[in-house]
Amino acid sequence: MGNVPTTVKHCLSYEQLIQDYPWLRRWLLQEKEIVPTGVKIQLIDMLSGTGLHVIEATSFVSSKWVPQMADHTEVLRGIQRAPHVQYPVLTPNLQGFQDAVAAGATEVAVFGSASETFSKKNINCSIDESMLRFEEVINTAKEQQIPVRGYVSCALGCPHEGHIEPSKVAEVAKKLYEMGCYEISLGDTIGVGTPGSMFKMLQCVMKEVPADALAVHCHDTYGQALPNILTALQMGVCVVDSAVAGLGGCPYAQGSSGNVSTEDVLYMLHGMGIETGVNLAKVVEAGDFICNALCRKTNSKVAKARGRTL
Ligand SMILES: CC(C)(COP(=O)([O-])OP(=O)([O-])OC[C@H]1O[C@@H](n2cnc3c(N)ncnc32)[C@H](O)[C@@H]1OP(=O)([O-])[O-])[C@@H](O)C(=O)NCCC(=O)NCCSC(=O)C[C@@](C)(O)CC(=O)[O-]
Repeated sequence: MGNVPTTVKHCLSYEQLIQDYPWLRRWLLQEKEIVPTGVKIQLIDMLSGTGLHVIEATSFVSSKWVPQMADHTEVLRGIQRAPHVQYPVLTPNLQGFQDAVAAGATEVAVFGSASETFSKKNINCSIDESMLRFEEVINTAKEQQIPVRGYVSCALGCPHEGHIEPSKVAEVAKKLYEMGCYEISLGDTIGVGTPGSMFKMLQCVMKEVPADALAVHCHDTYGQALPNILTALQMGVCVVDSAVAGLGGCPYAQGSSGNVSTEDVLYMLHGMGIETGVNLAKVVEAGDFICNALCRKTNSKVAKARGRTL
């Protein structure tokens, strides 16, 4: 693994990292109580004012499968869209895509898996069937000039199948990329990855998909998210998904904790001398807001360590 790049060019790519990484949606999915629509909207509006550039706002999925996302249209229509901020949404199929566009979505994301079992549990179809559904979404999106991001879940392990071969992750990532996803986010859905497995998986995926089209999506179940992200940075990946206050997680990945917290990723990058243009204190403030609203404790160590200089 090379040294962490520090030249202006790489720093720019890190800024790209900062601009693209705060994926907000996920902290909602695992909340048992239905979070009021107004709270969701207020949080997104708070994050829109922090200097961040991408906030994944909601999911256009079946409300029977994920009741928490039933207010997707109200959320997307209710937020104050800030200039220079993207608000992508999840769409597992053409129905979701059409509903999302009707609600005003300007970017969508499809979400597949490198695990057959997880694919069935999460989106009720095989990996091959999901590719057919995603192809429909991507082709329709292309006609409407709507960018599509792709996720590969279970990239470092599956809650049902355990180890997942990096070659399988690479195969799914390649298919999504060749179909037209502009970026492929590789999800350590259950947070079991380590810098060693992250290195091996990225080495394999990068044979099929260029590093500048990759993102990493690290849950922090085993406390490995930040070292895994650092490993990815060292290998040229410049986009990282995270969640404010480290809340969230996939409801179909039992036992997985939330994503790495946006606050902790920011703190690490600032410590690496990377100018992000993001106001960490404002992100902490947004995390405080949502944790109070959910009566939850933050998972962010930075937020917990408050009182020292940020
Ligand atoms: C994908 C389906 C819908 C398939 O579910 P299905 O049952 O196979 O779909 P279906 O076509 O048989 O339709 C069943 C019902 O759902 C409706 N339906 C069909 N499509 C939609 C839609 N898009 N939006 C709203 N409703 C929809 C459809 O109209 C029908 O309604 P009914 O006739 O029963 O009243 C279901 O499995 C589903 O909604 N799954 C979503 C699960 C989910 O959101 N998981 C968490 C996402 S986060 C994640 O995956 C991990 C990630 C990305 O964060 C990264 C990581 O950590 O790895």
